[in-house]
Amino acid sequence: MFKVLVSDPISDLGIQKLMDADDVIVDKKPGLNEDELVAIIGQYDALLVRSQTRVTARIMEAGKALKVIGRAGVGVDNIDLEAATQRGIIVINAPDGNTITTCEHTFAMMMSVARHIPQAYHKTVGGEWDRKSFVGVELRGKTLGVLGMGRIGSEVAKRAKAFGMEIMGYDPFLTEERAEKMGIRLSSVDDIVRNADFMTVHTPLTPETRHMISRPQFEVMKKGMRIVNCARGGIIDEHALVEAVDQGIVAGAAFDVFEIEPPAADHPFLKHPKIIVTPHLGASTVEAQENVAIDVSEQVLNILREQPFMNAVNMPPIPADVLNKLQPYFGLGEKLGSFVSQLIEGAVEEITVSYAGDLAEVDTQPLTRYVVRGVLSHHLGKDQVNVVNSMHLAKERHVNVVVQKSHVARDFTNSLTVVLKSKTATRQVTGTMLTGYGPRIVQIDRFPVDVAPEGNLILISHNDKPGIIGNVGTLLGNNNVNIATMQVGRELVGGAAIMVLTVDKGASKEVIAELVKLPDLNKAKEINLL
Ligand SMILES: NC(=O)C1=CN([C@@H]2O[C@H](COP(=O)(O)OP(=O)(O)OC[C@H]3O[C@@H](n4cnc5c(N)ncnc54)[C@H](O)[C@@H]3O)[C@@H](O)[C@H]2O)C=CC1
Ligand SMILES: O=C(O)CCC(=O)C(=O)O
Repeated sequence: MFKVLVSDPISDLGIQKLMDADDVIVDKKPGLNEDELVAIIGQYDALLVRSQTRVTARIMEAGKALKVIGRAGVGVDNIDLEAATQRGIIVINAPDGNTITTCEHTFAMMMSVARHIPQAYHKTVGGEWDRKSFVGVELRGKTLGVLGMGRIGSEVAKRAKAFGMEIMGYDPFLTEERAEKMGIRLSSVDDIVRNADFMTVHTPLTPETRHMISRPQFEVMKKGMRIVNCARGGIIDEHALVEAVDQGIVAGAAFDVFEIEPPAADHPFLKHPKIIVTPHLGASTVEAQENVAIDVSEQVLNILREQPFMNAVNMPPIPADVLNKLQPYFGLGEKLGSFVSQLIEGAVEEITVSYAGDLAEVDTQPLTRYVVRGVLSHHLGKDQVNVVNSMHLAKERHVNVVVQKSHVARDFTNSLTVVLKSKTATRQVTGTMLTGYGPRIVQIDRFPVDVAPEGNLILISHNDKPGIIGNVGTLLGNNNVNIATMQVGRELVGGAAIMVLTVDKGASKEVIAELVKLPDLNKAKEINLL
């Protein structure tokens, strides 16, 4: 008999399948704290949560029989994925079940902010009949900027068209063809900020999306924009937003999510007349809660019964013989994917992974999944992409994955090359495991190098002229950026060259912009492989 603990309020209808199963006992105990969970988790094979329960490493450590954690929803930021993976606990989510509900909440918020519904309601029930203060705007004919064109963003764009809105969309995986098919204008963040009348964000919260809308964006923003966030707190800088509303740049904002939830009682959004809020209600409909609970219950049952399952967000077991051969390359593969995804410009359309030498002799599928994870996680977030779902996510985003093998490696006993293609560019990087040195990047595009794939790197392309290295060193030194290692690669003396620097701490955008102004320096890019 399997025992399943449900530790958050989850729809009864949704978990009916589990409750009806002859081989399962379900205990519903919502609201337990960490200590209480640690005390009882040892007797359970599965744990079902929504977003309230924080599933910590301590809880997993005590969950000796725990095989699966099911998250009835999308974001798994309340579960320590690393700890789950280390303990071989499968984490599954329900990525599709609340898409429409959250999209509809986005419209509820957009229309409320356009027509001042909450503010007008308050006055009316307070006995005031005030029709002058609440003149709104129509959605028809307005431009909506959508940042993040995944499941929810795409549904928002579809429905906004029915309101007669023009749609500008940005997503690192959105190609010109797909945008055209969807009838939206593929745009940059800057385009959207300068031109949209309404803007809504639908990205995960990643290091790249944190504060993607902040002071620099508000400074150039179209005056009178209305902004909605039903994704994750922190994508829009809350303090900068309040300033922008007070300065009249932003006409109104509607937030379902906060950087810290619940927000403190003195949070500036809570008393601002032009900012409306809901307490993370995006997924809170009867239908969505049933859908996500049904999806997650089905997968939990499959896992307990050792049947095929979907939507795992962490690592599945890999056969021991394959694991032994490939394990040393997993980290390298993921880093190479991440490295080249930070170089490419434009939406990635194809990932080619080429294995040469010894590596070509084994089943490299698990390793390819790591490479694809590295490529995708830079934009989708590390907690969303793992080796179970990386190939599926690539397919979903129309990114073609090609694998090539050659039993002969030119300069090394084995090597791994990752090539990314977008409409406008092709970039590649090759890595190997050097005996005694570990993982190394040995080629970037056509330039041979020898770089450890770790930490903060700066990649510079320049002309092979005397004095460049000194200029770069001086500029970084003056800005307190300490260079740990430096590698220069060139094809021909005096021709095009690249320089790869490992720096102790990341250089600011301003420092990178200063580097590009140096004579004979063509491009500089910061690459984060932490
Ligand atoms: N308020 C609520 O209750 C709910 C919130 N959510 C949140 O909504 C967000 C979107 O969810 P889904 O659409 O299901 O996820 P998704 O994974 O289908 O879509 C996210 C999209 O954001 C894109 N993206 C990543 N970095 C970007 C960047 N820098 N600029 C622009 N786009 C970028 C990705 O390429 C991806 O296409 C997630 O944060 C999720 O946790 C989801 C459900 C309910
Ligand atoms: O369970 C909830 O209500 C939170 C939903 C959410 O934010 C998500 O699925 O990412």
